[in-house]
Amino acid sequence: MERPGRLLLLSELRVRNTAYDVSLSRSLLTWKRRVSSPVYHPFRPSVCHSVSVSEIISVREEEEENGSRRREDGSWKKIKEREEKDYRQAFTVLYVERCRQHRWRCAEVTFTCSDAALCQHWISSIREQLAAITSRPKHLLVYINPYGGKRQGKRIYEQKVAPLFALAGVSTHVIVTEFANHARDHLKMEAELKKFDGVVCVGGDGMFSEIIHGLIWRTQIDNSVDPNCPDETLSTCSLRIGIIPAGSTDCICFATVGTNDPVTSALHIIVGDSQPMDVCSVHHNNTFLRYSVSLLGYGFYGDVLTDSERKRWMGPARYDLSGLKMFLTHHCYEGTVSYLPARGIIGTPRDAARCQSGCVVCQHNGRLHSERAERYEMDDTSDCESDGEWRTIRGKFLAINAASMSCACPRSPKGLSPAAHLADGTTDLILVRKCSRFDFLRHLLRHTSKDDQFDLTFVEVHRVRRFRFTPRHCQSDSELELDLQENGKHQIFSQICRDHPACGCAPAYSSWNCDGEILTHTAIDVRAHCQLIKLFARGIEEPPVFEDLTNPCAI
Ligand SMILES: CCCCCCCCCCCCC/C=C/[C@@H](O)[C@H](COP(=O)(O)O)NC(=O)CCCCCCCCCCCCCCC
Ligand SMILES: Nc1ncnc2c1ncn2[C@@H]1O[C@H](COP(=O)(O)OP(=O)(O)O)[C@@H](O)[C@H]1O
Ligand SMILES: [Ca+2]
Repeated sequence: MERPGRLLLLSELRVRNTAYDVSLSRSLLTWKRRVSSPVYHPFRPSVCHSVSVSEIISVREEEEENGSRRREDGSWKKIKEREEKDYRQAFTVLYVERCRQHRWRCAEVTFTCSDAALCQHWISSIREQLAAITSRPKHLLVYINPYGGKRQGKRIYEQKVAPLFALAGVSTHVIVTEFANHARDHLKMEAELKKFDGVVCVGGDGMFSEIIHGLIWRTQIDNSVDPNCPDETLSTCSLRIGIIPAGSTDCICFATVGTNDPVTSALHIIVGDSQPMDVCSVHHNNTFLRYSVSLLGYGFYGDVLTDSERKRWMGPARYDLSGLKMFLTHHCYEGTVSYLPARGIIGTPRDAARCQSGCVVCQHNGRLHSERAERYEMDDTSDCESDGEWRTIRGKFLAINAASMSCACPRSPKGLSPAAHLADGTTDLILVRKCSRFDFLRHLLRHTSKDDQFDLTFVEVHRVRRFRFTPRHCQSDSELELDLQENGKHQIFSQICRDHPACGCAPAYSSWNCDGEILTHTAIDVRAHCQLIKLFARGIEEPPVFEDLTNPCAI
């Protein structure tokens, strides 16, 4: 918490008929109980509270009528005789309160004052401070997918989110989608983006994917950037995106906020948080296919998604059933992965440290990335690939995954790549080679425990800027010839496997799961674009462990 700084106001006000010294600075609102007895009383509630001005949602003047004051729920409360004499004027401050597991709630405190002018002065001073926060959105464009997750999107928005936006004075234009890609196409072609300070997506990862496709595409066209060229430096999107979770996996919300809770997300939007995020572009033969921010998975996760689409009626449980089915099917896939390792950055996929709010790894690598981009622009003889060498791996894999962020979600609270960063310009390429069902289960189970899912002989992980994948059936004759020369024996075995599926690695074709959407091509070229979009989030906050010494109440 920030230091209080110069005080703008200091008055004696009352909270529930007890006298408090209340102060307001540019950064803090503090109320401290006036000490009548210096003796410590263990059963008395806390005597000093302080709230960061940046976390005040709004201030409300309390109405008074016939000796009664309106309560939050609209009912009227009789003002006590004692109170009535001097302390009839009141205002309520609504602010963010942190609860367990990264949840935020809207708390409130009502201050009563002895004179109307003082009360008005307090209200206008707090409102002035709030108005000075330029990062808060005033007008939002909201898209609701009524069919995401358990089909509760509309209800969640109307009951939990809209009332908070109204309290905070945020105006909205709400569109309930009528068909798949409605939101994407509206953003691409119709939406008057200049009118808004941000876009809100009510739904799951698939719906979020629609939003970023619309926004990124529109931004490139407006800036004359060709989205089909994989080597182009993409223009960053200026509008921030808020996610109100109402989907099946909701991993983008979970990994950027720390929880899947609509109220918490709404409050992060209201206070105007900003979290940059990497986006991977996916191309096939110089043709744009899709963008990805969470998981790009071929093999296991591709098959789980393909199978689960037929079970959409089951809701989020479809993934568990398809997961079990695909685990038992145990298909492996042959192909070639080549990648460009990320050089000069801080951090590796095996780090114990996690990407958190104000992450220094993201800040450092983000700076490095923009400095490099500037150098490349000045010297157009070099290209983005000249600072690293491509490495190639051929083999049989159960899964090939690229996680641009941790992909933490309720199913796996640490995610597919626990040390991945939201905004470092890289993606973690995870290769799970052919292994027994038992070993694959050990790997999967480690996503749900403290054990390291990469600490297994058949799993490797690389932090990369770019990678390509070609399934064996798409390899050219010369590549296949090279394979044969490199590993003749292996090829003979693979032929045997193909002829005898019972050996447990029947070759099959999988598809790519790209943030929950199935890609139409299997041979792909993927490139990470550093901090291309921004979310109304702040990354995961470290839970407070001990007393905050900078809190003025603690001094
Ligand atoms: C045995 C327990 C194993 C647990 C393994 C959990 C790993 C979970 C990693 C999840 C990464 C999620 C990445 C996000 C993907 C989403 O973009 C995307 C779309 O989300 P949306 O529907 O909200 O729009 N979601 C997905 O693709 C869903 C992936 C879910 C995979 C679940 C896999 C469950 C595996 C169960 C195996 C059971 C084996 C049991 C053997 C006795
Ligand atoms: N009105 C609609 N009707 C049908 N499908 C829609 C509609 N709006 C969005 N979609 C699509 O629904 C899919 C799933 O949405 P999502 O919100 O991610 O839910 P879930 O997490 O359950 O998959 C996405 O592919 C999205 O494009
Ligand atoms: Ca990243």
